Amino acid sequence: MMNPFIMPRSLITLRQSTSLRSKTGVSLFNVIQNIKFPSTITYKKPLILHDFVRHNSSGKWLNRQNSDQYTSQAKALKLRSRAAFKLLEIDDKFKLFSKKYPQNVLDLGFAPGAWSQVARGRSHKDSIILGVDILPCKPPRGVNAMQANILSRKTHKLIRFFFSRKVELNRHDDLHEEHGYFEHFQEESQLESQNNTALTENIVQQPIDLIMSDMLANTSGIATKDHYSSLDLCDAALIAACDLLKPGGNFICKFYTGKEDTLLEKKFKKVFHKVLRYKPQACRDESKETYMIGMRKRQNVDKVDVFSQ
Ligand SMILES: C[S@@+](CC[C@H](N)C(=O)[O-])C[C@H]1O[C@@H](n2cnc3c(N)ncnc32)[C@H](O)[C@@H]1O
Repeated sequence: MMNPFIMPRSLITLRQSTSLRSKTGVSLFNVIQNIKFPSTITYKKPLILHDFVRHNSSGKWLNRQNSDQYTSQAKALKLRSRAAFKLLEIDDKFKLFSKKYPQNVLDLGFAPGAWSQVARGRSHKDSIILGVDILPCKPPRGVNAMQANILSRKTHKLIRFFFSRKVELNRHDDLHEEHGYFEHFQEESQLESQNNTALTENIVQQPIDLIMSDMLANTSGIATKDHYSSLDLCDAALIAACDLLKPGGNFICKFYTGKEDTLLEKKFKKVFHKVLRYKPQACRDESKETYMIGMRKRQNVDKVDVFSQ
């Protein structure tokens, strides 16, 4: 009989860039060039004890041990947090990354950066990954980052501009320091409306292949409150999906379960052909977090319709 505590060795490839050049060296964006991917890391999947936990009186202790194993494996592999294993599981199941062609990936709530590391390692070497977080965080190698609030409309515009490669977002860092980076963005918008013929024609309207949102507001411990603040973040991420995701693109979105789950699912169904809920084993059993996966974005999504009940 197979020993339940010995998992077969599972291999993933994590590739690390060895060359990174930030155009300004300032924290807002790191523009990565000449990325090389030489190394392969093999890791042993953490032991999965969940089945055992359910039938054992010392379940809590075992569950904690289980969590610790994810944490220590993450440390050993230089992954920035145990959250990496959640995305690895999600990708094992839904195959969202591809090594065959470059993808544009948006990682919402990317700090401290474990999901971005996984995205970098599991996608094509020419994939572009942008992490957005309200907190300042130096992105992992091969990943671009923006410190911004996803609940702001301007952040959505800035993300579009980043991917459309219309502007070099980093070049006015003095301006950024003095006035905030949106000044720069407004300047570009004005310029665009003045010359809106050639300029706007080239804007990529829906440039992103995959949006991942692992965003989480500070939890209060009050289940209903946490549920609703989580849904606000989901809505903001879903708006980004409506606006920026290519038809056929995919979406991973964390949410705290509660009584409005069905409403969230309904919205997802208006945007995606296939919608599934999935709770990776790496999530703590006691946690209310789970993930909604939207597969294959529909053509011509009507945002107003998505958000009207
Ligand atoms: C659970 S952590 C994400 C972990 C990350 N996926 C990783 O693998 O390292 C949730 C993140 O969401 C970010 N967040 C919360 N509210 C946000 C908002 N309004 N805009 C952008 N990021 C937000 C938090 O700052 C936090 O870093």
